[in-house]
Amino acid sequence: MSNEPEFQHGTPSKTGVLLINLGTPDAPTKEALRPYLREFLSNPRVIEVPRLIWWPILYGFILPFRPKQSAEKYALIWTSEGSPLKVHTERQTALLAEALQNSANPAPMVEYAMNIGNPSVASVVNKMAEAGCDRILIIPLFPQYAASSTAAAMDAVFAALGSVRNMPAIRTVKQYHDHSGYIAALAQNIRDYWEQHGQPDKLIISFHGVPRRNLDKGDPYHCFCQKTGRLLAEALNLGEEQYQVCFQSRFGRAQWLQPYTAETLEQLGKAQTRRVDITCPGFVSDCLETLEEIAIEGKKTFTEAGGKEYHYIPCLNERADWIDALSEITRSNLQGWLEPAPSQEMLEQSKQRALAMGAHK
Ligand SMILES: C=CC1=C(C)c2cc3[nH]c(cc4nc(cc5[nH]c(cc1n2)c(C)c5CCC(=O)O)C(CCC(=O)O)=C4C)c(C)c3C=C
Ligand SMILES: [Fe+2]
Ligand SMILES: [Fe+2]
Repeated sequence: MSNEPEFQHGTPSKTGVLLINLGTPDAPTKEALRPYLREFLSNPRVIEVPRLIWWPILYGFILPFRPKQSAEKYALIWTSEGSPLKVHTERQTALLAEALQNSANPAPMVEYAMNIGNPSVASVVNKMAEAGCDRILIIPLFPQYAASSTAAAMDAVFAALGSVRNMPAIRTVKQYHDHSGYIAALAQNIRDYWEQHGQPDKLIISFHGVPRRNLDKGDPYHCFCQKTGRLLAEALNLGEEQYQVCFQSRFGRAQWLQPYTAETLEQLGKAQTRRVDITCPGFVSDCLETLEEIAIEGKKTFTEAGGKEYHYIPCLNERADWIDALSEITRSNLQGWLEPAPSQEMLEQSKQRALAMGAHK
């Protein structure tokens, strides 16, 4: 790292909090989608197929076609401020910084980074190290741990630290799929929606899928999604017939976690289900996967199969109860790092002692 500050005796510790989300293209165009998809789908945490088999598929069949198809989908959900995922992540970061304002003196530096695209994890980790953060708490914005999302984000942090000489202490939050504040916020979001729009016959709780073989190889993601779904249903007092956990966004031809959301919606439509509501607790921000795949495509699938009414319930986004939960998760993982900073006098004394003992400055 080129601008790393020189070590100074008597410098108080500075704490940083880094939120990491998946990432999104810079624009809803095929030119912006190509490098985004190339970076995403080149990550062995995401695609576990041997490289010799995967490269011809990626470069021969996916990158020539998918950027255009995906760009058309992004264009449907793009806002005047940019990609919804980025807009919500930015706002959540500002709200968390505000919530932590009085937690310590100085208040922690709160930043966000994207694992794919901008701002990159490397650029933000370097910025925090340059600003003097010698302790950084990493919080992936994925409540349910998966190797393809959470571990990939952690890999990016440690890769970035490879070029930092005075490496900060790092703490990581692995998961918060069963955190009481997170579950309560999810439940209240749904109750608020039902108060305004009435209740459905069935609530679909849809999570992003991963290949089925990841579960067989020991990835706990499936179990964490099931637990979030069950806790959410319990908080809403739903009986087993009133909800279903499903998995969306299947990519490629391999078997993914089941039941698939699209197939379930089709079956419910064919069964003439009057009304289905759908919620996506694995995404804390609305994004392509919720606004296009679930809100737009899902509705088409359900109604074309014969279903009557379909409601998509938005993600937690900037809800105050979610920001409170995120702040609670942050504070409990910062324990011991939020102690009052030593006084100027104490710092000066420690510096003078170091100088008297022959320190370099
Ligand atoms: C919530 C956690 C996520 C997991 C787990 C996850 C796994 C996973 N994803 C793909 C392939 C794609 N995902 C894409 C978009 C996307 N994925 C997540 C989250 C998880 N993915 C989010 C939040 C988004 C949306 C980003 C946005 O800009 O709004 C895409 C790109 C879009 C597209 O072309 O369809 C792909 C591709 C795999 C293969 C995978 C696990 C192995
Ligand atoms: Fe994904
Ligand atoms: Fe399981």
